[in-house]
Amino acid sequence: LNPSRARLPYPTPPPFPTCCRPSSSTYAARPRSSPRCGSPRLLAVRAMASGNPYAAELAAAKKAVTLAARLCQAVQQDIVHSGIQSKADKSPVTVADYGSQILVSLALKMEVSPGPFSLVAEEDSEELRKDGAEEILEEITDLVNETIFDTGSYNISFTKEGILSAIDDGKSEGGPSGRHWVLDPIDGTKGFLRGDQYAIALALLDEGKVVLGVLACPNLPLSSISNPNGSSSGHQVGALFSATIGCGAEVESLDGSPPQKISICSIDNPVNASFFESYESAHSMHDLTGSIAEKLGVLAPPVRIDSQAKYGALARGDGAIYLRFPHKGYKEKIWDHAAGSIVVTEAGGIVTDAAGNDLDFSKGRFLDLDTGIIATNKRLMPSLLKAVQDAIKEKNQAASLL
Ligand SMILES: Nc1ncnc2c1ncn2[C@@H]1O[C@H](COP(=O)(O)O)[C@@H](O)[C@H]1OP(=O)(O)O
Ligand SMILES: [Mg+2]
Ligand SMILES: [Mg+2]
Ligand SMILES: [Mg+2]
Repeated sequence: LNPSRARLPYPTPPPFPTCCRPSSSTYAARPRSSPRCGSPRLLAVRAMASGNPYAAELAAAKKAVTLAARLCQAVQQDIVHSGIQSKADKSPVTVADYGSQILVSLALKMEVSPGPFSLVAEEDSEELRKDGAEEILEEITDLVNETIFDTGSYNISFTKEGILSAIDDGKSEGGPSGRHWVLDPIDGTKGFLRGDQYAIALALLDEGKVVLGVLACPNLPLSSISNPNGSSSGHQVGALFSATIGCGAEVESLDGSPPQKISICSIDNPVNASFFESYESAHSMHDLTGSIAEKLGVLAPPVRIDSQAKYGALARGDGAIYLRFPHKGYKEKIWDHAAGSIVVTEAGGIVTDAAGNDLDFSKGRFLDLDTGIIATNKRLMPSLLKAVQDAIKEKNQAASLL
């Protein structure tokens, strides 16, 4: 981080002993400003008025990812100086992944009515509790406190112990009963480090089903990326996608323009289709996706972008298909697809595994699926599924000959 960010430019309020929960008198203080959603009581009233049973949770989720996006944007600007930890699986994790997770957890706890709180999130505090991690822990603490202060979100400050404990709020196992928030604090960390696309992806599971999802994509243009010259919203960057079950999907700017309904493209001829896939060939088999596209008759080259921004772009019709085929042995996590998949399905699309089965988010932290995830509109899905199955069979036959 930029050294100027390492020290707080304001007097630090008294630390709270364990986690983010301050003493009861301070906790009673409401957010100083609440640009998106207002108090939980107001949210509940709005929820009843809108007929959306999850309206309060949706507003809280939008506020949470918008706050986290502010932190991520600040860190991405300073990225060359920021700390990068390597996790046990060798994937990168930055101060922003941790900071984002803490802010989302904080905002949800502050905005959603009291009751059981369960969060299934990607990061945990294990690496930060090791010897040698003191400096990065201090950086995260400063970064989180500074973002809370700068945005005027809450009258709260974290201690280092509070930071560790807040990260571990995300250790829930999820499952088929009750409500669970599902969070990827930075989806597409490699894109984030490159200065490219990433998303803060947050969903809510209720009785094992995804009922709500929000995707903050700070680097995604607000208008279509398939037609960069013909946009009405100019060059505005930063898109917030959202969807609630049965209520459709929307996009709005990250700085608060009114939401607009979105829908998936209606293309039925694959010749006119384009497809999204991972930028990283280590995340998805580009040879297999190329063969699927060829069998289907897609002419356009793949559009490679990082993160669940692909689901958002697909949902608003920037492209027609999303293909994801991780290498053998990779286990998909629920936080990599929960928010994105509801944005696509509520925009009128379908998301399945390679065998055509719906994704099942009720099995804990992982998805138990037949290799590969595909998404498209209802018209293209039957021919896409056939192309997928033919391409997989061909790849397996070729492998068995080796
Ligand atoms: N080896 C891997 N194979 C597939 N996906 C991976 C792998 N390592 C990390 N990921 C996750 O894939 C997603 C990014 O996919 P894409 O390449 O399509 O952007 C991210 O969720 C990323 O995790 P993370 O959230 O840590 O960035
Ligand atoms: Mg990661
Ligand atoms: Mg991810
Ligand atoms: Mg992540």
